Parts: sequence; structure tokens; C-alpha cells
Amino acid sequence: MKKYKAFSKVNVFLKISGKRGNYHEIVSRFMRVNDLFDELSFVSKEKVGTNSNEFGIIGDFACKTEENTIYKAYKALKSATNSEALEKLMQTHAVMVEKNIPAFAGLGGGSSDAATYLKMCNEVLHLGLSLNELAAIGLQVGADVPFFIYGYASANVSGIGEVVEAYDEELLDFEVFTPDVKIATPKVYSAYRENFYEPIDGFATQKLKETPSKEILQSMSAKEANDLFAPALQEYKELKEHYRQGYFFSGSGSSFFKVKEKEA
Ligand SMILES: C[C@@](CO)(OP(=O)(O)O)[C@H](O)COP(=O)(O)OP(=O)(O)OC[C@H]1O[C@@H](n2ccc(N)nc2=O)[C@H](O)[C@@H]1O
Ligand SMILES: Nc1ncnc2c1ncn2[C@@H]1O[C@H](COP(=O)(O)OP(=O)(O)O)[C@@H](O)[C@H]1O
Repeated sequence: MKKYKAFSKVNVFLKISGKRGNYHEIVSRFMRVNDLFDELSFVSKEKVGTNSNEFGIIGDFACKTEENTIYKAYKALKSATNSEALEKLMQTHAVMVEKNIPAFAGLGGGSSDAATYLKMCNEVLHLGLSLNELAAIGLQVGADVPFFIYGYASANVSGIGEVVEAYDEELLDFEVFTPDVKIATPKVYSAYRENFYEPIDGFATQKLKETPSKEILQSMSAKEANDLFAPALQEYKELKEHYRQGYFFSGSGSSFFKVKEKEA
């Protein structure tokens, strides 16, 4: 059975440029973490001994199936395509997930699983959807999903996550650690809105979008690079104890990362 990789990401920088309803417009560099990924595959229910017709996800998850991003992606794909073949596939097969990306981590694990599931269905069922169409369906599941649909190693992401522009640069090798602090993304964004709101201007945005990730990580501090770090520290005081000098904060947390030192 073919296995599909669902990579994780870090936000090399994440700046807020404005508000859109309850959401925030961001300007962010997303970079794939090449050695941290989940693996997804379709397995026949017969083979794994389930005979239920219900949507099946096999894997180590803390949430209910209805809350799983993979299930949400299924619902969004079904309503976009009305595909009977999709319904049939999910009656006879379950999605097997080898979960390696920690949850509540700012590494986009749930979003990446959703994107990978959409791409798997598109391929297996020959749905013929373009990446743009898949990204629009994915956006209904989560703001980070479009980045994973396009599959770029590095990209400038803006809007609330729907504008994804490939950025051509060397892929960096990251060291990542995830403190056991369960961060809720909406809580961090609302703390930002209440106490730290200072949107970036067009000039600074353009400069950041043009600067290679390596330079950004050499020249900015963790707080400068990520507008969500200060509000996350305010809301989750214990984060401070986990912070190590020289590391950067990914997304709304709780993961920290830095470029791996080259071995001599
Ligand atoms: C912060 C980032 C950075 O990459 O990722 P994570 O740290 O979660 O991985 C993203 O902006 C998060 O993406 P994601 O976690 O997919 O967000 P969603 O599920 O779509 O939204 C959860 C909630 O976060 C807030 N939200 C999300 C995205 C955004 N641009 N502005 C927001 O204000 C909204 O309150 C929304 O209801
Ligand atoms: N496929 C999934 N993988 C991981 N977490 C998921 C998934 N589907 C839903 N969740 C739920 O999403 C939340 C964390 O999302 P996740 O994408 O792992 O973190 P983050 O957005 O911080 O990168 C948790 O509430 C988790 O239970």
C-alpha cells in the first residue's frame, strides 16, 4: 500500500499585517522540515478487521474522528465534488496514519495531514482537481492547509494562509524541540490583538519576503521574527522556562527551532 508523507513546517518569520474579521492577515515564510513527517495510507477495512461503514482513521490521536482534520478534509472534498467514488472509497477503506508530528506544536501537523489526504484522494480517485482547487477546499479546514497542498519546500505565505508563493532558496536543516505546553492558536491570536497589535507596513513586508531564511535567522531575534511569540509568552508563562537562547518560535507554538550546526 502506497504511503504518502505529510511533512511538518516551521515559520521562519511570522508578521501580522492586518485583521480580517476574527482572523489575522499574516506575512510569513513557511519552510518544510524534511525529517519530521507523518505517513498516511489507505488500508482496506477488511484487512484490518473492521466492518463498519463509518469513516475510519487508524492512528494515535487525542481528538475524536469528527474533530480530526482528515475527517474535515473528507467532508469539504465531498461537498465540493459530490463524488460517489469518494464515499465508496471511505466505506471500504480507512486512513492509516503513522503520527510523528507532535500536536499543538505550531508545526502544522493537522493541516499537513488534511492536505495530504486531499492529494491522496485526488490521485487515487482521478478527481482531476488542480492544486488551486485543492488549496481552496483545504482552506476550509485550516489556514495552514494551502501551503501543504502546493508542497513547496519554502514559500512566502500571506492573506490568512491562502496566498502561497514559492520562494527559491536552499532548504535548511532544522533542530526542533516541542515543550509539553498545549497552546491554543485562537488564544494566542486574541492576546496579540488585545495587547500587541502593531501591523507590519508594506515596505518592511517586501523586504522580508525577499530575504533568504538563513539571513533572517542570523539577523533577527525570536521576538522580532514572530509576532505571536510575545503573546504566547504572556498567555503561557511556563513557556519561558523552556526557551533556549538562539532558538526561534514556530507559528503559535509551542515548538522552538534553529538551524542545525554543521558537523565538523
Ligand atoms: C499560527 C499558524 C502559523 O502558521 O499556524 P500554527 O501555529 O497553528 O501551526 C496559522 O496562522 C494558524 O493556522 P491554523 O492552526 O491552521 O488555524 P485555523 O485552524 O484556520 O484557525 C484557528 C483560529 O486561529 C485564529 N487565526 C488563524 C489564522 C489566522 N491567519 N488568523 C487567526 O486569527 C482564528 O481565531 C481561528 O479561528
Ligand atoms: N490530523 C490531526 N493531527 C494532529 N492534530 C489534530 C489532527 N486533527 C485534529 N487535530 C487537533 O488539532 C489540534 C492541534 O493541531 P496541530 O495541527 O497538531 O497543531 P498546530 O496547529 O499547533 O500545528 C489539537 O486539538 C488536535 O487534537
